[in-house]
Amino acid sequence: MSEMKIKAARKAVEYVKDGMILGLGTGSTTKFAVEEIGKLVSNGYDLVGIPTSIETEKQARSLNIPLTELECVDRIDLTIDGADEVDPNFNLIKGLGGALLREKIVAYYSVNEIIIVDESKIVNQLGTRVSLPVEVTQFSHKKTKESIEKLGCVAQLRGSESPFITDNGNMIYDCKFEGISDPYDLALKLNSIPGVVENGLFLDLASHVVIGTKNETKVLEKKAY
Ligand SMILES: O=C(CO)[C@H](O)[C@H](O)COP(=O)(O)O
Repeated sequence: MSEMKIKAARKAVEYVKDGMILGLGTGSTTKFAVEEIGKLVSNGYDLVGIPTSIETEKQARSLNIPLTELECVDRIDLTIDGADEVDPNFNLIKGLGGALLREKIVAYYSVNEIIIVDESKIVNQLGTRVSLPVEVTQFSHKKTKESIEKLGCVAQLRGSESPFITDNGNMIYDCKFEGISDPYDLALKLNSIPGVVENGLFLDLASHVVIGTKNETKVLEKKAY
């Protein structure tokens, strides 16, 4: 499995050019990409990163990758990030690693968003392999859960002994739908519930998907319409 992740990460980093501002995603696959970006920096590339989590920030600092904040730049040239599900329209579920809010903000401001996955993440319909992570405020989260469940899922608070708290001080509900037939409609409905901060549906944000398989690394590029 690691081999497939490494292959996908290395292929994505081939898109990094000297002088770029890079969004640095979060997760076990992206970790390999950040490692490769660190090597480019050691080799003299002038790169600046914007991390999507405290975990990635720590890794980037340990590799001496120069960092900045989103407010300090006009655009992000390229973001490399992982995903939990990828559908045939390049729509995604993200957030099993808990960084969905910052990841979505960074993706929104990125000219290109390359998603790196192993083949197990490819699905025909979102919501069939994993639950959908939804970040909610701590305040009145049980009420928020009730409203989320009215949309047709079972919502489970993340964290076994104590709740998982995100880098933004919020909680996450993992919402099990039996497949998501209209992700656009669901994303709108979720984000209109007070207390929902963001949902893990990443719609029309990925420009490329790099899939590591046992035998090859496939690069899919979304065509502009
Ligand atoms: O969305 C994410 C974190 O919020 C991750 O990108 C996603 O969970 C994939 O992680 P991994 O590469 O470890 O499978």
